[in-house]
Amino acid sequence: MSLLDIRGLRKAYGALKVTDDLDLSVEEGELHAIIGPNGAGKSTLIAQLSGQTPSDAGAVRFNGAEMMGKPMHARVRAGMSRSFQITSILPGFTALENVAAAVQARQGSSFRFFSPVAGEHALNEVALEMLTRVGIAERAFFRAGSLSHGEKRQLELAIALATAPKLLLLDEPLAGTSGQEADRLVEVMRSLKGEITLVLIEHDMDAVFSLADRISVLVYGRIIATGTPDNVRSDPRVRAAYLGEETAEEGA
Ligand SMILES: Nc1ncnc2c1ncn2[C@@H]1O[C@H](COP(=O)(O)OP(=O)(O)OP(=O)(O)O)[C@@H](O)[C@H]1O
Repeated sequence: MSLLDIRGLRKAYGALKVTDDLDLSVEEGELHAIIGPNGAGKSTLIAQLSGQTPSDAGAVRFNGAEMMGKPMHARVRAGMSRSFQITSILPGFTALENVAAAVQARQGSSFRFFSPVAGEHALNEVALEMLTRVGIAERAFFRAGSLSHGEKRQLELAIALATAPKLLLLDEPLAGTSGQEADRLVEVMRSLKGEITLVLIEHDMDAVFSLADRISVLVYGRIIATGTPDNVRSDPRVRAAYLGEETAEEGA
């Protein structure tokens, strides 16, 4: 059984069918990238999966449970987290405090057995571990607002990890990052592979093709192909609909 199984998912804005009878399966432990032209419906799909945008129809089975109609917090509690394109950082608080707040939101009641000081210490320890995972432990005591754009993205990732997700939905994590920052984020994503199931929407094709176990191609609200990076690169439907020019240039 797939960790995430989407059947017949739909969302329309007036006459515009943004996701249109969309089927997709994501296997446990894989990094599954979703690519497609601008306006294909990628961000809408992520918003539907996270519960931010209500769906018109379809079924979303996650870890054996139906998620359709469930609010965002219920999906997060079930192990489905979303990061990026959502401003979740409190700029006046330190990086550590930002992550500690997310850890507490998840485990709140388990810390009530500690004294206030010991509880805070335990929380900070877990939060520091998350910051270490994403490579910004040395920024723990910096105000989040003072971090670089790339570091903020790493912090957002640490906040998402603090909810202990089984599945992490990443919506354009590399958008607006510079070369070195992007490289660092790619390595963080690579380090999460196998441990957390990842659904990645990203325009940076080098990153997608180097990271993904499987890629699905979304065009006009439908998945037209799913396969390994090599399969997808050579799929004539994908070349025609989307990658045509890029792959033709590569071959030239
Ligand atoms: N709230 C909304 N109301 C009306 N139309 C919307 C809304 N949200 C998205 N759309 C439209 O749905 C279509 C798909 O948008 P979406 O942002 O999901 O595409 P995308 O594949 O993520 O695009 P991009 O790669 O440019 O980010 C677009 O035509 C967009 O204008």
